[in-house]
Parts: sequence; C-alpha cells; structure tokens
Amino acid sequence: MTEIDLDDDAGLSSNGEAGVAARRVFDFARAESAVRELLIACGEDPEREGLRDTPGRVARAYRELFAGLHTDPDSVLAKTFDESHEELVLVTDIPMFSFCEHHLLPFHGVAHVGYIPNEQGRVTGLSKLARLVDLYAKRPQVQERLTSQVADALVRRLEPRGVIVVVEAEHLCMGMRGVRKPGSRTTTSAVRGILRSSASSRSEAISLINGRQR
Ligand SMILES: Nc1nc2c(ncn2[C@@H]2O[C@H](COP(=O)(O)OP(=O)(O)OP(=O)(O)O)[C@@H](O)[C@H]2O)c(=O)[nH]1
Ligand SMILES: [Zn+2]
Repeated sequence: MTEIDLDDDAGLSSNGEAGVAARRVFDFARAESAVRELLIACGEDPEREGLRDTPGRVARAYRELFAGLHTDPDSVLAKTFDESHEELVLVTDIPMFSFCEHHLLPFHGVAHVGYIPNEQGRVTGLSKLARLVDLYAKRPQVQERLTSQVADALVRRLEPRGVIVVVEAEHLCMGMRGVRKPGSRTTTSAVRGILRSSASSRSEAISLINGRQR
C-alpha cells in the first residue's frame, strides 16, 4: 500500500477525489498543542501528572485513527488478477470504526462489500476489500460518504459489472450526547452497475447479506 511521504506536505491526493485532505502530512506538534489547548479550555491542568503525556498520546492515536487521509485508495487495489469468475464475490461483517466529522466521535459497526467481476473476471484479494473499508473509515467521515467512496473505488479499479456496499453503524454522537439514543443503528448502501439496474441481482446480494449468520 502506498504510504504518502509524511515529509512531503506540498501536494494533494493523486486520485482525484473531491474532499480528500488538502494536506498530506500529519502535523504531530500541532495536534499535540491543540490537545493541550483543549484540555485547558475544558478546565483541566495539562501539567498534572496524569495528563502530562496525554497530548502526545492523543496525537499518536489520531495519527493512527486518521491514517486514511494519507493513503492512496487506488494503491490498495493496485494488485488485481483474472480468475474467470463472473458471479458475485461478497465479504460480509467487516468490522469498521470511523469518526463522524460533525462531533469527532466514533461511529462503528460492520460493512458488507460485494461485486460482480467484469467479463475478464478481474478480481482482487479479499483482504483488499477490508483494507479499503479501513482506509475510508480512518478519516473524519459521514456514513453515506464512506459507503459511496468504497463503492466508487471498486468501480474505478476493478471495472466490475456491479458493486454493492452496505454499512451498518452506531453513532456515539447519538448515544453519548445530544439526542441520546444508544443502540440505534444506521444502515447506508451504495449500489452500482448491474446490481443497481437488475432487481434480481440486487436481491440475491441483499438476501445473502440479510441471511448471514450473526
Ligand atoms: N447524515 C449523517 N448525519 C450524521 C452522521 N454522523 C452524525 N450525523 C448527524 O449530523 C448532525 C449534525 O447536526 P447539527 O445540528 O449541526 O449538530 P448538533 O447540534 O450537535 O446536533 P445533535 O446531534 O442533534 O445535537 C446530527 O444530526 C448528527 O446526528 C452521518 O454519518 N451521516
Ligand atoms: Zn456526530
């Protein structure tokens, strides 16, 4: 997978996506000082023993949790191979952790990702579907965009006959605060190609998703 050079802060993402981070670097010192400021703003003392290392820890955590801003999605699907398989390939229950961009609180759940390869049978490694979910999840997100971005990356790189992505997630910003409805779940889908145009192909995929063992 292509890690974008962390010392290179000049360029934009190469894959042409709208809304991708303008900066390629994670500015560690800036994140650390922002966390320190936030602690002060909340009425805490960042010099007390328990908090002294917290800004650095949080900065390290965010560097990891937002790593998807610094990885080229197309590189995840760079390796493809032809397998003369023209039927549905579906990976269900991919664990997913992301952050809502409104409150920077987690939303988490599972993603189901499926596609019907093209006439050449162009497929990719199953793990790459999970890596793709991870990459888009590790950004400030909204669930709808995460779902579409995974689908569109598959369309771009595999040129498949159809794609379906379903994400089921719980948003902590709806559970811990605000409207306080813990346990409510949101389902989003993005369907492309034949899986969109053919009701029977789509219902096969959806029944496999709905009928899976939980
Ligand atoms: N469509 C969508 N909305 C989201 C997602 N994550 C969080 N939200 C919503 O974003 C909205 C932001 O609403 P605002 O009114 O700007 O913010 P707020 O006053 O904090 O809203 P409340 O959460 O209702 O207290 C809320 O309704 C959230 O539930 C998401 O992935 N997709
Ligand atoms: Zn939110």
